[in-house]
Amino acid sequence: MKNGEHILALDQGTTSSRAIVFDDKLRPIATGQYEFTQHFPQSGWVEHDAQEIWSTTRKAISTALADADLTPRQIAAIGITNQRETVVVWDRDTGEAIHRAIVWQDRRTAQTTDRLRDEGHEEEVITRTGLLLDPYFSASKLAWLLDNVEGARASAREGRLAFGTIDTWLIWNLTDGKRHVTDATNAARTMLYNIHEGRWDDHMLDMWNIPASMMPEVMDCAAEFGMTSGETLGAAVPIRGVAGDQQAATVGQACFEKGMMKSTYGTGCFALLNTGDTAVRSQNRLLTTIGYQIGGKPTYAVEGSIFMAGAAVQWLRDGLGLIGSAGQTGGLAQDADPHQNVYLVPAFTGLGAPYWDADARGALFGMTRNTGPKEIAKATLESVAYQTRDLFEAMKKDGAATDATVLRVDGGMTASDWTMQALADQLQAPVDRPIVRETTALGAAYLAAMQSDIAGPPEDFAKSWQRDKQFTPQMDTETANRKYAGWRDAVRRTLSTT
Ligand SMILES: Nc1ncnc2c1ncn2[C@@H]1O[C@H](COP(=O)(O)OP(=O)(O)O)[C@@H](O)[C@H]1O
Ligand SMILES: O=P(O)(O)OC[C@H](O)CO
Repeated sequence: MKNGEHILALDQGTTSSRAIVFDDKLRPIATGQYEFTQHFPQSGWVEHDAQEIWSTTRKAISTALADADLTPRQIAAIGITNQRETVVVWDRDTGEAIHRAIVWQDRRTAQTTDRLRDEGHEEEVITRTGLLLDPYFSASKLAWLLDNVEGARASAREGRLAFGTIDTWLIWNLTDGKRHVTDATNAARTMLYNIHEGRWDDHMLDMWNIPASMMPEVMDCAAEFGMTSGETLGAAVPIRGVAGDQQAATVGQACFEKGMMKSTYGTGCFALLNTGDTAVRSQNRLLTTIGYQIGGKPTYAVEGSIFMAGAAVQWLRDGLGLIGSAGQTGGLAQDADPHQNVYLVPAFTGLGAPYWDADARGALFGMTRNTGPKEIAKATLESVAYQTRDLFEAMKKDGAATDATVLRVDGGMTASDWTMQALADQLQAPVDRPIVRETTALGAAYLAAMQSDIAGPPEDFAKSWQRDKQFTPQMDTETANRKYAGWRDAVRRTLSTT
């Protein structure tokens, strides 16, 4: 990158809004981060206040710039990455959201997606969008808002309402309502976008009864998304990179070649495997999605989405009070009785890939009188390894992953060496942890830097990826398989259909 240039990355996640300043070597030098309110109006419902998302983002920007001792004028470009699928609908005239945002975790539309599946609509959903009929994606949430907010359908028909995922909402606000745009990776998570034809899908819009006039323009991940206004940022700065957070992590991990795979361990876990210019249709309930789109050319990926990873560790801390901090789990697991086979299936909000069982609920199996906090901590960390193996096995069956696949990991939970070792043991494959673990923000920053011609092409960026540590399997295959068979049995007993 050119000397002295800075990029501002906005990482708008499920629990906090962050802004990170990167220097001319794409090193993070300053951060601002603010948590915001999680609203749970009913069991299974999760909402965010769109205005609070915007205000915490603004505060995070101010903090990061002050920390870096920079003014907005000294920022060459902005990259945005965001929690995906979450839906905001707002009035184009006032810029006000008509309802709180419905978050990706929200299951209120499960009956609708179940009904459509029963009526035989899943095949067309898979064929056109690469997704499955699950409440996780945006379409059913958007339809719910139009059906349940008074007057929304009429306003939508009259062209007065705009829909957006969080990237779109932030860009609308940053540009003072001048731009209504998104990128291909975020569009690919809505269930309204045809990932093969690269456009909003009329048939899907009809199926959900959504007027096309609500939809944003879809752009590449590295593109001219608009200029911030003096009002919002105090200077005109171009927004030049946008990707959903898991796709941005794929870019930040430099998984640019077919067969490369990353897995991000935060609240949940999301594994993406690059399948090049082929949209591989999974036969094993994985998703087909757009990994990134550069120069008008989509690069596809298969994705496995797990809803509970680090969140299960949070449950040990906040729900059970077994630990004071997440970092204690590794030591406990290390000291656990090796002869006990305790399994935790963390289906607290149902199970994601490859089971997609919204009604499954969590369970602990195999406890004895000797089972204590150590064994439960171990089972919690191991559940992350087993769930990743579920995805890995599905990817292998689909022919997307092979025995030679190396997994690149990132996210808060990768701080746990114990978990990373358990992961390598279960996958019977190497696990690579990079030095820079802020890969989501890094991916967005790189896209903006590339579009600004201040960073080189992906091949150059890939050379800068540096490994911190490689974890290689220490467990023999037979033991790993025996333990995994126990996990499969535990999952089977947890599914709502058994
Ligand atoms: N040393 C650790 N061992 C186990 N889990 C950890 C450790 N450090 C952090 N975590 C877990 O990682 C998660 C935080 O990761 P992060 O990437 O910040 O998540 P998100 O972006 O989804 O909020 C938390 O759920 C926490 O429980
Ligand atoms: O905000 P995160 O990091 O929990 O990521 C959420 C995912 O994008 C949901 O698909």
